[in-house]
This record gives sequence, structure tokens and C-alpha cells, in this order.
Amino acid sequence: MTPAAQDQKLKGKETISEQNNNHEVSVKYRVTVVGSGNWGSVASKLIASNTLKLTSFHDEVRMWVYEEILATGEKLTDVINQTNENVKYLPGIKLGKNVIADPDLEHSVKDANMLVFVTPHQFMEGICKRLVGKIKGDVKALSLIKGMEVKMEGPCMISTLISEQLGVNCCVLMGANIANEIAVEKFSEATVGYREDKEIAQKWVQLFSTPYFLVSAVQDVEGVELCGTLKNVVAIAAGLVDGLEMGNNTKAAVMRIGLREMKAFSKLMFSSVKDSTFFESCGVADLITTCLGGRNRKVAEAFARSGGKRSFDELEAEMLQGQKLQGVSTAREVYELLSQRGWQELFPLFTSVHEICIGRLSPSAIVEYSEHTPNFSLVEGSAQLI
Ligand SMILES: NC(=O)c1ccc[n+]([C@@H]2O[C@H](COP(=O)([O-])OP(=O)(O)OC[C@H]3O[C@@H](n4cnc5c(N)ncnc54)[C@H](O)[C@@H]3O)[C@@H](O)[C@H]2O)c1
Ligand SMILES: O=P(O)(O)OC[C@H](O)CO
Repeated sequence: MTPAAQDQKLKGKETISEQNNNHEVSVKYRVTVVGSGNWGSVASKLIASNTLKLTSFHDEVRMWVYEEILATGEKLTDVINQTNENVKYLPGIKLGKNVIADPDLEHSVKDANMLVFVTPHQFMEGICKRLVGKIKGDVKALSLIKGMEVKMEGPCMISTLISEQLGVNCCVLMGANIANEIAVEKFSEATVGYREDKEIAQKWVQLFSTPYFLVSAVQDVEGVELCGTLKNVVAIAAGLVDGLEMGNNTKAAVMRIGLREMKAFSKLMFSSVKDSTFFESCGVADLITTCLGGRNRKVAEAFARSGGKRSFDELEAEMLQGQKLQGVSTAREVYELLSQRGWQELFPLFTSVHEICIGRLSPSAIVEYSEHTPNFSLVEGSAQLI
């Protein structure tokens, strides 16, 4: 049964039982979105359109905003609540009157039983620390965050960070999802990754699905999350290729090699990762859209055009007006894991992206073969490891 049909059935039940003065619908979920950047704002809009329609959710969607003062001197939160628009991160789009911006993190989550996390990944450790002991006992979490942390024992996915620090079930939602396109309701797909509880995954599917946003669920949290995370490194490579004006064949080659490295790396880190996940929206589709139209690609192109003379930080600040890249830090994190294991040569694309980002190699090294630069043909070696 589709989520819409499920809810229709639920609504039917409620009407009938209301007439009988016997409510069958007892649980109403309250949703808070932690994060309000470009994707955070679009996610709030999607959710808010559904909570109005679905009887098992409270209408109001609370959105935690990392407060900032705009050039006008006004607080971003006040402007969002007055205009119903995130004028900084998603200008021109109405979020829905039932989206309430809240600058107080602890206050924004206190009544929620469904928490959607969508901030740049580097801020999540601090956010989780602040939330310990501040959320309800029965909370379910969903991470839309593409990124990971590196610990002594290996990669720590953001969903694991959330689960472990807050003691909650955490699913993920990733996909070919350039936020500005979904904001204007262009058709897209997404993948929910879940661990064991299919019912919880279906609740997330229901909360996000619209006729223009098709969501499906797969039982592979790490696979889905690693796809979303690692494609940002490949997007940097694609942007470098664009900046070097190498053309479509080269870009396609970089995408193919990148996909192989994504799969090999994911399966080496988590043996549970499924091959089929790479054919979902979170896999090959996200890789394609990011390499064609994402922010990582755009800034990497500018970096290559500057001959590597301008830093990613400088270009990010100039070109993205407060939005954040995830690919450069993810390349560093992946490199750390590869170095810990002595695997750099098995992942030449991931390795060279990091070395280019830090200025150790020139941007053109992404397509050069020499004894001093990583040899792409070795990518076959990484495939043999799995
Ligand atoms: N934008 C997209 O198209 C898109 C699509 C899918 C997934 N994602 C992923 O969603 C996540 C969030 O990205 P986004 O696009 O919503 O954000 P963004 O890059 O547009 O905006 C940056 C956000 O970080 C906030 N911020 C700045 N400093 C902070 C701090 N110290 N603590 C907490 N927050 C701070 C800003 O207020 C802003 O909300 C990322 O992991 C990204 O990869 C983005
Ligand atoms: O703009 P990017 O490069 O952060 O990519 C955006 C989304 O992840 C695409 O699905």
C-alpha cells in the first residue's frame, strides 16, 4: 500500500471512530528539523506539506535555525517567521505557514518524537553533545547529512554518531537531491536506509513522499549513507575535470572510476553493504546529479580554473554565501582512513582528490599518469579486495 493510501485508510478510520466516539488514532507525531540550510529548508517544506495532510502528524514543523544576523540587521529566525521564507539559504520559496523557525536548539527538540538532522556534517558532534538528555525517550531520528567522522577504530557514520550519543534509532535519507530543484517541485527520487525496523522506515517514507518526491526504503543504512558521503569526493574530481576543460569522456571516466572506489571503500569498511544499493537513487543517480550540477563540482571547477592558487575555503565563502561544501573535508577523512590502512594506492582517485585539495598535487594531476601520481589502473586492485 502506498503511503498516501495508508494515510487515506487511517483518515477513514479516524472519521468512523470519531463518529463512534472511539478514536483509533492515538499517536500524533511531532516533527523537528534540526538544520535550516539549503536542503534543511527544502526538507522542512516537503515535510510541512505532508504533516498538513497526514492525520498521524501534528501540523506544525519546528525548524532549528543556527541564528545569524542578516545584512539588514534583522535576525534570520525572525525573518523566516515573518515572511515564511529562508531568505538566506532558500530565497523565493515559501516553506509553508506551519514551519516555525526556532533559534533555541534544546527548545526546538523538546516535544518532538521525530527528529530530522540536516546540518553540514562537521557541526553534528557538537549538536549531539548539546542534545544529550534533552530529547524525549521515544524519539526516532533520520539523518539527511552526507558526511562522516573518523575515529581511531575507523569511520563513524553520522547516523551512528546520532544513535550512539542520543540512544535513538536513526535511519538515513539520501538521493539525487539538488535542493533548489526539489524546492520548485521538479521530480526527484530518494532512498531511505534502515537497519532492522521496516515500520519506522515506512513512517519516514510517508513523511517525505509527494507526487514529485518518490521515496523508497532499503535495509542498508551504511550503504545508503556511504553513497551520499563518498559521491561528494567524486564531485570534486568532476569539477576539476570541468575546470581543466577536459570534456565529457574524461568526466564520465572519473565518474566510473569514482563509483568503483565508492563501492570498494564502502564494502571494505562495512561488509554488510549491498551491491544493489549502488543502483538506488542514493547511488549512481546521486553521483550523476552531483557531478553535473552540485556545489562541490562548481567550487572545484573554480579551484582548477585558478590553477589551484585560490583555496577551497576562500572560494566556498565567495561563491556559496554561507552554504558549506562537504567534499573537501570528506576527501581528508577518507584519506585518513586509507593512510591508517596503507591503502592509498588502491584508491587513486580518492587519494589524488585530497592531495589536490591541500595543494600537494596540481589540479591537472586528476588526469595525469606518472610514477609520482596515483595510477588509475590500480583501481582494479581495490575491486579485487572485495
Ligand atoms: N543543498 C543540497 O542540495 C543538499 C542535498 C542533499 C543533501 N545535502 C546535505 O545536507 C546537509 C546540510 O546541507 P544544507 O544544504 O542544508 O546546508 P547549507 O550548506 O546550505 O548551509 C549551511 C548551514 O550550516 C549552518 N551553520 C553554519 N555554522 C554553523 C554552526 N557552527 N553550527 C551549526 N550550523 C551552522 C548555517 O546556518 C546553514 O544552515 C549536508 O550534509 C549536505 O551534504 C545537501
Ligand atoms: O551541492 P552538493 O555538491 O553539496 O550536492 C548536493 C546533493 O548532495 C545532491 O544530491
